[in-house]
Amino acid sequence: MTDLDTFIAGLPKAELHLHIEGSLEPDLMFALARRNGIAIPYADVEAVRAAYAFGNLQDFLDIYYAGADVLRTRQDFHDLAAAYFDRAAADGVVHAEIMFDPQTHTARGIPFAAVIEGLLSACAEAEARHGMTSLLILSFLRHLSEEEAFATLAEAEPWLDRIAAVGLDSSEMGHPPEKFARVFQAARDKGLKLVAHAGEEGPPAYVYEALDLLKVDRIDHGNRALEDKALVERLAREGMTLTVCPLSNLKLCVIDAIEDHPIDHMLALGLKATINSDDPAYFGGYIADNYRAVAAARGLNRDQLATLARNSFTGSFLPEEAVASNLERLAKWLADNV
Ligand code: HPA
Ligand SMILES: [Zn+2]
Repeated sequence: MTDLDTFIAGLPKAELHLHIEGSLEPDLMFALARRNGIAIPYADVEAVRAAYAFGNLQDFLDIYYAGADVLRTRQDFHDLAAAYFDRAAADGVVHAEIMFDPQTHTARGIPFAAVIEGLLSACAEAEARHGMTSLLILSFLRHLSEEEAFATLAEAEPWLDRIAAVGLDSSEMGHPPEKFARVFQAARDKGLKLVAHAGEEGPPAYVYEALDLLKVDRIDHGNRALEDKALVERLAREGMTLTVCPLSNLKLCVIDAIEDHPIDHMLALGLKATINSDDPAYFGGYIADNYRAVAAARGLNRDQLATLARNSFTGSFLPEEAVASNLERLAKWLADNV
């Protein structure tokens, strides 16, 4: 029998909640700053890491948007994503659905084309190097206006056949899903899948809005849904995937201690929870670190870990046949490794 760490790293899994800008490691931040001739307000990598102490989501977002300033060229976006794919492959990820925030870049004068072409070339390379499949999710910044979200969707038009879904991220409180109902409807009319961050800091009402007004296919986070019994029952009944991010929850003070993480309660309540890394460079770990952290803190067994991996495939936006072949691959791997 393999030890639990080896089991977790080898377990075939999909990552469904990953912000590519949040995978910018401090050493790459320095390398890109040097390459692009940009001054950054940190003396060294240790100073960057020391700055990553967050009291809430907004503390993190301020530092995360500042860090993204070193990303300027198509090559930078390629290198960022290539580094993520290498790390993810080592963690047993066979499929990744990657969010990117175009507005963080276009607002600084970076062409949309540079962002997406750099990411797409890294996606193709990940398939060739690691046999890893991937999809892109264009995420709107919810602190910006509906009009700006519509402009971003229009800018994405030439690449819509290479974008799987739209998402909604950034400052949750005060920016309810309702604000984006029309742009989500427009994205749905274009055949895109829909996801939204809801119930990370925001109340259960925001989760209801994501379901009823945005008509999302997945909820990103969803922790605060647990405060509402009827909502939990509905999410379970509808088989709604929740993309849960344990180390993010800890770093952003959604929970006080990893021992308090509700992942096993979510499974026991029949919720289709998955484990993801969110912004791994900022939150202290990639996807296998997230699995390991809750496995240790909550005493998860191999069946629970396998369920989480299974949920990651059935909750993905892959075509049915690809979901089926990933489930088969997982079943075979489990037969050899339990
Ligand atoms: O966890 C998050 N929440 C909201 N917005 C984000 N943008 C990157 N990560 C996050
Ligand atoms: Zn997120």
